[in-house]
Amino acid sequence: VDSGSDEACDAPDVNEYPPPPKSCRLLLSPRSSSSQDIDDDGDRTYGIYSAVSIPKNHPLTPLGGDLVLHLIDVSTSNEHKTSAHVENTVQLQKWKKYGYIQEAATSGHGGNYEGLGDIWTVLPGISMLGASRQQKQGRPNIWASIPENDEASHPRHQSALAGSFALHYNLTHQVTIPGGLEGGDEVLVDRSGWHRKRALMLNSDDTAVNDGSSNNNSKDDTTMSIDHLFSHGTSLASTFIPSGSIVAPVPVLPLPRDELKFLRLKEWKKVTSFRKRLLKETAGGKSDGEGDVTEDELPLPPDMEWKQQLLLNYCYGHEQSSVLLFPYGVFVNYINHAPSASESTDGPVANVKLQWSERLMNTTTKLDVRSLTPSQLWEQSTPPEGLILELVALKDIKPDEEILLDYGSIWSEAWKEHSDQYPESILKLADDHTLEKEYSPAYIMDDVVTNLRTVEEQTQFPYPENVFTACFYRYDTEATTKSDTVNKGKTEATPWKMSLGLFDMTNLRPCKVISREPANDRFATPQQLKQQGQPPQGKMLYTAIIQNRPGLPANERIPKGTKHIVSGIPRGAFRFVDRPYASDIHLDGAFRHNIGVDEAGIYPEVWLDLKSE
Ligand SMILES: C[S@@+](CC[C@H](N)C(=O)[O-])C[C@H]1O[C@@H](n2cnc3c(N)ncnc32)[C@H](O)[C@@H]1O
Repeated sequence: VDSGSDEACDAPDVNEYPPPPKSCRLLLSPRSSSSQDIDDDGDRTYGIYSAVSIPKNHPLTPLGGDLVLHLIDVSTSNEHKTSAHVENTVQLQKWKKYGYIQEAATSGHGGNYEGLGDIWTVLPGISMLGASRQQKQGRPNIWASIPENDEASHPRHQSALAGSFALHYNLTHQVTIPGGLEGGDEVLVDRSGWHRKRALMLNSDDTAVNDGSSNNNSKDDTTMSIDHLFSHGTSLASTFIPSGSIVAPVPVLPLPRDELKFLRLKEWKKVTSFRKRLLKETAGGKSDGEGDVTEDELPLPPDMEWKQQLLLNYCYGHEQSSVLLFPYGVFVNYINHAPSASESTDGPVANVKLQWSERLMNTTTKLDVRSLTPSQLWEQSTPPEGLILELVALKDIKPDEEILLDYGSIWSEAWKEHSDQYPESILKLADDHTLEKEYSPAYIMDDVVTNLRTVEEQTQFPYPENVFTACFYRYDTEATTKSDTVNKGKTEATPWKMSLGLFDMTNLRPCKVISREPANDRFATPQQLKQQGQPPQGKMLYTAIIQNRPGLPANERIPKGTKHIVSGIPRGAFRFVDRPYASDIHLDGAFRHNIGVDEAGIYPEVWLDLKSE
């Protein structure tokens, strides 16, 4: 990532792999082997290093943050699902085990209401690339904000693009370490929830929380000399980019195409019973078990089709291969398609191409997984980290010029077919998403509804069906015994309190607003309110029944049968949330297609397992 200076980088020769331009802010570089045991959920061979000093509270990437993708109803246990489905997420589970993806319910980046099953969050860029440092060894030195959420001016009624791109984006990371990062320091991400745990501890009476400034936070094993970084690393983007130079490294994780096929939790239940019935019928009369089919070999019920996770649209793929490659370099997932300059076009043309980064791949002694067949790839015990592509400029790219990649002819045809069919393609919606029904995204409701309606008012003036109200609130079983909580039988009442870390998405719970009161004495003058430190007239406070959200730890769960009422909640602590399966990414007609790299010549022959002879 560039420091923001307009200084032109020297035009390098791609084959000689010159060092990155000195204006670079962040570099991706092989880590020293001594620092590779930091991350106990899987070490990282490569790390992100700061090339400059970045003060505390400053963003790592001043131009913005990365996007956030959610995997919907990922099956991980037999609790509600078939064993076949479990087998189908083996690689994704490996990604999760090694800290490449996180559970939405606990990661604090939202998305946990997108489905009714397990939702996993994919955070490409800094969050996936960086090594993580666990609390016992020190502290992470960055912290991620809550991402922004909108449909990028492509509402479902108007655009063929609706539902085909991430609705959450701009997840930015800020430096949290006292004194800031110095040039050569490694960026250590917070995969263990260190910052969240700390906020919780500060919120309780425990004031003796070590802020990390004096604990075992030695930088020795993670800091590298700037000279070493510039000779071994690759910058994570640039401003003026001369033709032939490396625009950005693109680490990729391989994934079998099948793992992005999914069904909603409810649909899975139907499939399970349908398949069980089929299995009984086909097994009838057989005694030796030979030739028996397993459940996952059986078809879906006739009226059902596989859905594809949105992640597919962000993966590189080849029509003749079951291997998908998910790029997780900083900002690379934002790169849009444009045709190659050779195709006659009036519009913008592709200005970058993909190639393997022999420079970074050669620095590790690890097995080059490009020589493995897809099934050998999936047998690896860890997700292969050392696969790194790079984007190379096909022409001089000026500051502010959009970086564009040719997604290939197969993608272009698929997109043309989809957009030509629009709006029929989008109109082919699930029953609960028909356009006749009113749909208003949650983030718009948050913008336009100043005063929330009570449950009673909603019977007359309901909100659109796609949303519900939620509130940032921390419930602790202990809190119910505290003096400010009125406990009448099974009804508890307590005032709302602001606390450090409260606005973390993990604290967002469904709630029902039961009353609304002016925050102030309506006869007080503005001066009196100012003197008393009260909010201006017109502000409302709410009383609401707080509910549990799925996935809460036992100590945060309101016991069954207990009505937990909270008063004095400001409007700012409420959010409208899209109901499960309501946001655009769930539209049945939304475009799904991997980025085609068929013509880029990067897939080794051994991966082309779907090639017809
Ligand atoms: C890797 S993403 C690109 C980033 C995406 N625009 C975003 O903001 O998240 C690929 C998706 O972007 C959209 N896209 C990119 N280039 C496009 C183009 N030239 N025409 C139409 N859609 C495009 C499609 O939805 C595609 O599935």
